[in-house]
Amino acid sequence: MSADQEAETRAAALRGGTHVSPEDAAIGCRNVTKTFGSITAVDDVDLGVADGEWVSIVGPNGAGKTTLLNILNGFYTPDAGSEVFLNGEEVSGRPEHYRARHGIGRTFQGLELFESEDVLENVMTTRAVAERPNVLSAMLYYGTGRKTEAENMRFVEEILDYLELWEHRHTTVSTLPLGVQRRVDLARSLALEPDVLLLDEAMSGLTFDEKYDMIRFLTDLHEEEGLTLVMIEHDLEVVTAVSERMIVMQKGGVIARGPPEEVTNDPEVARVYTGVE
Ligand SMILES: Nc1ncnc2c1ncn2[C@@H]1O[C@H](COP(=O)(O)OP(=O)(O)OP(=O)(O)O)[C@@H](O)[C@H]1O
Repeated sequence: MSADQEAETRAAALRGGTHVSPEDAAIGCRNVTKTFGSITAVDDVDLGVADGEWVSIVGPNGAGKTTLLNILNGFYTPDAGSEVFLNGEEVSGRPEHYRARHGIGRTFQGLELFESEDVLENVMTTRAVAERPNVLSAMLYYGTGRKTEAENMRFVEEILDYLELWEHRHTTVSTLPLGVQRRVDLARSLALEPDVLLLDEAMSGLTFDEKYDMIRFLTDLHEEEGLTLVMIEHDLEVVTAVSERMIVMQKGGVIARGPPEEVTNDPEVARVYTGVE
């Protein structure tokens, strides 16, 4: 095969389908489309993330990355004909709290924390959702001192220790630096003992040291706990360093997928990024 033919074969592979079928994936979707009025935010996307994999989703602003995560975790209902799978189960018709209790954890770009509460209360409230499927009843439940509260407390304390948040446990969240707040968000996502973590720009706005810490915690969770990670991230250096596979979105669709070194060297991907970031 000539060098040109080899390059063509490689380029075609990057534009192929999922490497695991969505039905067999830890998290996956098939033919997912989401329209908001006249805007097609996600356009016929297939995704398959294998158990224990670390996958990054990249793409310019407005490419549909966050919308796709919101569909995977059940926050948005996609258009008819779209299918979402979690550990082999079709969960398209299942609500967000069902998916949260069956293995999906999620962090938020905009940090949806209870800012006037302390770190421990924030994580305990999420933990209580395991028994009570909505946030309000979970908050009430947390206050009633039932038997399971001691067990939940022990579990939450372990998470805080793991993420080096122990010293901040009684600190009001709004007074903490962004890097620590993002770690509290991560702690909350771990409170329901997920198999799959969806991370929406978990390193956005962080200093170099804070980013380094976040990468260290995510790497430990991935390698030691075997968590499957799906991460939206703009920093291509971080993406290439940590993820096993990478997906590039543009205008709602997937334009390339594969190992990060191959995807980032692809001329079509380079073109999408030129002048965008
Ligand atoms: N709730 C909504 N209502 C209407 N339009 C929306 C909504 N959410 C997203 N969109 C639109 O869908 C498109 C995709 O947005 P989305 O936030 O998913 O992109 P993104 O790739 O995550 O961008 P960014 O990197 O800026 O976060 C955009 O045109 C956006 O304006």
